[in-house]
Formats: sequence, structure tokens, C-alpha cells
Amino acid sequence: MRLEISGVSRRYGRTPALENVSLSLFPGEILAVLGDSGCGKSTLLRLVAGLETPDAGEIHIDGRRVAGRGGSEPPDTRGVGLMFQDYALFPHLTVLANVRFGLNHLSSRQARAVALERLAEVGLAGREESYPATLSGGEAQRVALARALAPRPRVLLLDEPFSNLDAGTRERVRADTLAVLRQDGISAILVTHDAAEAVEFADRIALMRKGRLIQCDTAEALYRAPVSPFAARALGDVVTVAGIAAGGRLTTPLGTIPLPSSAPDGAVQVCLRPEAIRIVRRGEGVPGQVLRRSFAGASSRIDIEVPGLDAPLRLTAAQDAITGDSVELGLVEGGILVFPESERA
Ligand SMILES: Nc1ncnc2c1ncn2[C@@H]1O[C@H](COP(=O)(O)OP(=O)(O)OP(=O)(O)O)[C@@H](O)[C@H]1O
Repeated sequence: MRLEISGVSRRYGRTPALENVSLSLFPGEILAVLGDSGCGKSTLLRLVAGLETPDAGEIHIDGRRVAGRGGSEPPDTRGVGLMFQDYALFPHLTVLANVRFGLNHLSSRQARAVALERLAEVGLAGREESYPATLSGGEAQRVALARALAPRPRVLLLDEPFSNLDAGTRERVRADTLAVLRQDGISAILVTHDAAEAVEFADRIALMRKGRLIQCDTAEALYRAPVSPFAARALGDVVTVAGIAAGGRLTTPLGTIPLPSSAPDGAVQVCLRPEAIRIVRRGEGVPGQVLRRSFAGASSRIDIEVPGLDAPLRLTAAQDAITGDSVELGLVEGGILVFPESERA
């Protein structure tokens, strides 16, 4: 299954929920759509599912136009499965009947066989006669997954399906869901506002902000080469400082280094990943003072005040600096991201 979203926009009254979004989903690929509340993630899924129509742009599934100029194909013929946060199981139906729900095109025997197979796949063999009210949150979400997968959708759309589960259950259900998708080669789009979940679940991440697609790439590429300070912050910690680029050198409150990427001379924003900042030997860096040190397992978390910075630097370091210590800091190659001063998103 290949999904192409081309230049899609959608407004609600005067609110632009999506603006000119283009994305591809390749066969068997899992894509996470990551962004804050209200950035248009669910709207994008609803457009792909056919629950809404775009104001502009087109959506193709396997080369067939399902939305855009010339009308829309209805949701039930798109081959798209849906799974939401509130698993929406029918309370008056058994687990088996819930999973059989979308299998009306099959004979009764076939539908039962497929539903049982899907329930076994999600680890719920033996629970087919239970009612939803007797299931735990994790079990209910597994039933919802079995139901969404039963008709063998070509693409599964997942709208924050794990967010109502407690931490341990969430990880298990997420891992099992991923295993089923991989095993069956089903393409999927996961909507989430949790960067760690996006990294763990998806092959690529589409980062959105205020209805716009900011960047779509692998987690590693987003971490190493974000297109903006916003994208840099979305995946991993950064400390942002002001800098000056001149003659191939970059001057920051934490020292002067060779300019790590091409940038025109002048004022720049510098986003520093934690690994770019080191405590160095005396006389080799800029001075700072340790404000606090807290336990972080094998290493320590150290907050350091540095003259010229708006906020303390937070480093995770193996060094045993103690509160009140004077230290010196320097920059090391890798994890130094330079953006024009005007860049905001
Ligand atoms: N049916 C609707 N009527 C009016 N405005 C809507 C409607 N659906 C969404 N919106 C608005 O469109 C924007 C995008 O909403 P959407 O639900 O797609 O965001 P989201 O990223 O999924 O948010 P969340 O993470 O909170 O679910 C928001 O400003 C929202 O208020």
C-alpha cells in the first residue's frame, strides 16, 4: 500500500487546521505524526480515513485518487483501518462479536475464524466470550486492535491509541501492536504528541506545528539535522544560545569553535545538544558555577550557571562536581546546530 497526501488543506470556519501538507507512506512503512495539541494531527487522519474531505489537495491510495478534485471515495472502500484512544468497543457485544463487526462480507464461519485468529494474534485467545466491561484497559485496546486489523486494512490509522493506558501496559500493548503490524507488513500512521513513542514506534516521523508539516524524516535525521530550532527541540534536549558566525568561526558564550555548518556571517541561534557541552580542564573553557547536582542513575544531572546565558545549563555528566563548585565548560564537535537568527519554526 502506498499513500500519497499532496498539498492538502482543511479549515474549520476561520481556523486553518491543515495547510498545504504533503506526505508519502510507503508499503509496510510506519509513520508517526508528531506535534502538540491542536496542530492538525487528527484532522490529517480523518482526511485519510475519509471521515472528512479536504478543502484543497489530493489523497491517493495505491495510485487511486480517494480525495480531492472530482469527489471523495467513502471510508468503507478505502481499505483503511482506524484505532482510537477511546477504543469504542460495543459494550453489549462480546469480544468475539466486536472483532467480527467489520467482517460482514464474509460467511459466518469465515468471520468467526478470522476474528479468533486476530484475537490470538493480540494475545487474547480464550477471552472471546468476555464482555468489554470485564476487560482491563490494555485488554480492551488489544480487542480494538484485533477489530481494526480483522478486515485486513491496507493502512492502519492510530490516533493516540496508547495514551489512556498506564505506563507499563502502554509499553506492552505498543510493542505487541508494532509486532503485529511488522509481521503482517501493514502500513500505519500513528498520531502522537509523545516524541519517545514516535521514535520507538515509527520508521519516519512527520513533525507538525500549527497545521503545517515542519519536517519528515527518520528519528536520527531529525535529531542530527533538524530544519529549525523548533524541530531541534522536538526530538531531544537542546540548550539555545546566541552566537556570531564570522569567517568560518562560531562564537558563543561557551567558547569559539570552527563553524560546524555553512551559515552566512552574522548573528545566529545555536542549539546545543547535551553531548556538545563538556566540563573541561581549568584554563581551557569558560567559567560556570554548579547550582545543583541530582542523582540520575549511573551519571549525575548537574545544573550550571554560566554568565551570559539566560538559564542554567543542565548537563548529564559522569564527573562528580558538587554544588557550589567552580567549573569550566567547553564545546566539542557534534550536536552543535546553527540557525539564522530569524528562524522560528
Ligand atoms: N470539527 C471541528 N470544528 C471546528 N474546529 C475543529 C474541528 N476539528 C478540529 N478543529 C480545530 O482544528 C485544529 C486542529 O485540530 P486537530 O484535532 O486536528 O488537532 P490535533 O493535533 O489532533 O490535537 P490533539 O492532539 O489535541 O487531538 C484545532 O485548532 C482544532 O480546534
